[in-house]
Amino acid sequence: MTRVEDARLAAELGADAIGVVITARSKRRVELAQARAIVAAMPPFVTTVALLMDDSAETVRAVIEQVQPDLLQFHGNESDAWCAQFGRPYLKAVAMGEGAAALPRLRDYPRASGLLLDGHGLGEPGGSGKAFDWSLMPADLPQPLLLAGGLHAGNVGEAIRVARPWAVDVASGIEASPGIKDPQRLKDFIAAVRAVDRGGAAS
Ligand SMILES: O=C(O)c1ccccc1N[C@@H]1O[C@H](COP(=O)(O)O)[C@@H](O)[C@H]1O
Repeated sequence: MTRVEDARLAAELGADAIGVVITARSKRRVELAQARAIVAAMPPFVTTVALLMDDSAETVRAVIEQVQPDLLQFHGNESDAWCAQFGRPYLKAVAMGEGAAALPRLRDYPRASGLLLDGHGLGEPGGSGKAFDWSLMPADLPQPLLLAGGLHAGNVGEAIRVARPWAVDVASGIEASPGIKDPQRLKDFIAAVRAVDRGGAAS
């Protein structure tokens, strides 16, 4: 999210979480003050996430202090120990672009609160709209697994049916342009997820 109004709409429609991108390696990057404004606008029980990618420990500390997100989400080559040093719950994104060869890396983050499997390649930033083979989603890991990469209203039901994730995460699939959410796409996406929750089309 780059705008308070988009984040509010997502919360009103029933999103469980919203994210702000801090890393400079993104076309969706927001300044810390704007990230704080978005996070502060969220009602209780909507989880706020700050996205980082190979940023400095100093930057992460500034995010914790100034943005005050509920969760950190790391997208780069950060190790489990590095992510855990801040004493905050964190999600680790794992690039699934290389397919099954990426699966061993999912075991490298025992301290992560959840793992986000994204469709991009190793070393590439996410938010690129690339999907991966959802059938690779493992069922034997201790943490919740989040599915990301190339999701949109037209495929998220099938993605959930195949991958059975704890949650789904979307960026470009609900946008009018990078960082600007399209209200109709957002509504359609959440409706498609809810249809699966109700045992609808994708069950
Ligand atoms: O969104 C970004 O710009 C971004 C930059 C660097 C790392 C990760 C990023 N986004 C994450 O990627 C997923 C999937 O994006 P998409 O739906 O395929 O466009 C997004 O939800 C973020 O978690």
